[in-house]
Amino acid sequence: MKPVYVVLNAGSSSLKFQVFEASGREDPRVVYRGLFEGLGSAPHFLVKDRAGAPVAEAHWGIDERFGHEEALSHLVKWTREHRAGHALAAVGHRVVHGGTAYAGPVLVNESVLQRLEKLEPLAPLHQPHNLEPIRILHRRAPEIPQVACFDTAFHRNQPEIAQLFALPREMTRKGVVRYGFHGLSYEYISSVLASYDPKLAEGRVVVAHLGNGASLCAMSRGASIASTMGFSALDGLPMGTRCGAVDPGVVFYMLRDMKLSTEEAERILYTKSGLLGVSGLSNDMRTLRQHAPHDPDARRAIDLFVYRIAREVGSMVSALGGIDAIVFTAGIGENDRQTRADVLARLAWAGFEPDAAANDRNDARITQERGPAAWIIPTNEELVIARHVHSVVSAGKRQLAS
Ligand SMILES: Nc1ncnc2c1ncn2[C@@H]1O[C@H](COP(=O)(O)OP(=O)(O)O)[C@@H](O)[C@H]1O
Ligand SMILES: CC(=O)OP(=O)(O)O
Ligand SMILES: [Mg+2]
Repeated sequence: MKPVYVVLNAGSSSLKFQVFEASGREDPRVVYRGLFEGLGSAPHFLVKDRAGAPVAEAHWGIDERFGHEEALSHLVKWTREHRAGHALAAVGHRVVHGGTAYAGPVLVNESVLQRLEKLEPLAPLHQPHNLEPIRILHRRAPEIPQVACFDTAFHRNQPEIAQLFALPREMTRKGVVRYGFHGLSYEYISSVLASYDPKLAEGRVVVAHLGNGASLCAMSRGASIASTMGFSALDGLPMGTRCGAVDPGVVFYMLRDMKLSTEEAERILYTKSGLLGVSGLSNDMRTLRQHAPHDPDARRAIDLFVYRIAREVGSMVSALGGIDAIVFTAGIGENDRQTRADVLARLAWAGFEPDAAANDRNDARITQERGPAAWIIPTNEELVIARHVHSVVSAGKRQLAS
């Protein structure tokens, strides 16, 4: 029986997973990779083997009740049917918020779980879905090591000033600071920069993680020095259903003048805003692209998304003191040519000279030789998690042996 790691990555609209063979000193080797996407709207399940050949697929049509919980049950059933020759050695989880306590991966136990549960209100679209499978497995099979890997960890070494809000010191001391998210994705990108161009790993790079959640990270020599996301996963860019940065005065207006409850206001900012809120149609860029030619609201939602990305890139460039490259990643960044083209057009001031044909072909490099470069780099949060699982589990074994 070959030992395998299962990695779970619950996003706001998706549940991604990969099964890895735990192999000695090399990177864990993928066996299956799959995802549920469109959770809460039109779910779709797809699994591929390591060669990229589809091995399972299912559609559910429009079903708002099919969410993360249903996806997890379906996945458990599927893995039971496909575990021949494999022994589960450990499970790795993406956990969006690690708060001030966790700046690196951690082996989960009861007290870790309790600490992480306290952070649920700071990431209501993610943290509960991240913790639920951990809790279930911890109850049913406590002997299986589980490793939590945090979206916030990669940003914890940012300069202090980048993490500060201009709030009273007592609040800062209580942990009301800018954490930043999508750190597992940024960590992956950082780990492969040199393989695209050695200069990237040494340079000033803005990474644009544009998925259903979206943020930018300013990377200097591969380390995060600033990010658009803050205390919660609401800040920064507009997203599929989240508002991104709004004047906090809007929240008081919602509560005091519109007389919304805290829960109603939270629901609007997390689940009714962003691309969905502005278009009144969908959080999915594919749907908006189809409607944009004849639907001005769909057009406006996309235009605002692009405008905000370009403006925030300006802020990241300022934090970096210049820019050598921009990297596009995640669902929209990897797949939506027009978003990339429109963002780059707005960044002409920084010297970007797009290569339209390369962008249309989804090539890795999508700019001319001159000026700063733009790259498309597919992210792989699950591989970063598998690497962490491997090192945490191996360190545990070494400790037991000594
Ligand atoms: N082929 C595509 N063209 C344009 N946009 C796409 C495409 N595929 C996915 N997307 C966009 O990517 C989003 C999902 O991104 P992803 O990074 O997988 O999300 P999550 O934040 O749930 O992890 C979808 O909601 C959609 O807007
Ligand atoms: C933190 C976050 O927004 O994650 P996702 O993009 O997976 O929703
Ligand atoms: Mg994601």
